[in-house]
Amino acid sequence: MMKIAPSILSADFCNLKHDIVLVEKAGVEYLHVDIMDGHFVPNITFGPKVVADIRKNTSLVLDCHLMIDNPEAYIKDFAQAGGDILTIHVESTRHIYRAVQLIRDNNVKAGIVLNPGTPLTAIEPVLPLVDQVLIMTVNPGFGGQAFIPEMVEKVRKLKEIKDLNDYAFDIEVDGGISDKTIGKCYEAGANVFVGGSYIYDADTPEQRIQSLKDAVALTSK
Ligand SMILES: O=C(CO)[C@@H](O)[C@H](O)COP(=O)(O)O
Ligand SMILES: [Fe+2]
Repeated sequence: MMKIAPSILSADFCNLKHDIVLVEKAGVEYLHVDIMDGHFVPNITFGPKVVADIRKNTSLVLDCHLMIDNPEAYIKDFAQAGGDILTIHVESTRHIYRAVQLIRDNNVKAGIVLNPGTPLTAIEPVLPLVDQVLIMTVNPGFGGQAFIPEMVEKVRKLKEIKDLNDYAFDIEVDGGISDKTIGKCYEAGANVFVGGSYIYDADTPEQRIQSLKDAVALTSK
C-alpha cells in the first residue's frame, strides 16, 4: 500500500493547522514530522510540545523522524505526545537494538533510518524488529535539497533483503521527492514517500500530491 507523507518542515509554522488540514483533505495517509536538535543535524525544529499540539488537530498518522542525538532520552516523550511512528537514526545511538526495543515498549511503531553514507549492513540486525525503514535520499537537516540518485540502488537492495526474509516493514524515502523522482523509488521498492518542498512550496499543494500519486500510477503500468 503506497502512502504519501507531507513534511511539515516546509509548511508555514505560523499557519501550521491550515497547512495540515490542507494535506489531510487532499487525501494523504501520513504527516511527516521532522525533529532536529542542532547536534545530530545542523538545524533545529521543535520538540514534544509541538507534536502534542499537532496531535490535537489531526487524525493523520504522525510519522516522526527523529534527527537527534541520544534518542533514547526522548522516545517516551514523543510517544506520549502522540507520535504514531518513531523513526530513529542508526548513527544517533551506540545501542540501536536497545533503542528500537524501547520504542516498541512504548507501544508505538518503530522505524530506523540511514543517512546516505551509511550502508544497509548497519541495520540488518534490527530489521526483524522494525515497522518501517527510512532511506534518506538527501543528507538530513534541510528541506529543498537535490535527490541523490545513488540511493535508488540502496532501496532496491533493501527490498531484496525484505523479500528474501519475508519482513513486513514499509520502505520510506525522504528528500528531494517530486514527480520526477518518486517513480524510480517506487519501482525500486519504496512504498512511503515523504514530500516537503515539492508539496508545500507550491500554490496548490493538493495538485502536487495528486501528481505524486499519478507518477506512481504511471510507473505501476
Ligand atoms: O528529513 C528531512 C530533511 O532532513 C525531510 O523530511 C525534509 O523535510 C524533506 O524535504 P524535501 O527534500 O522534500 O524538500
Ligand atoms: Fe524527514
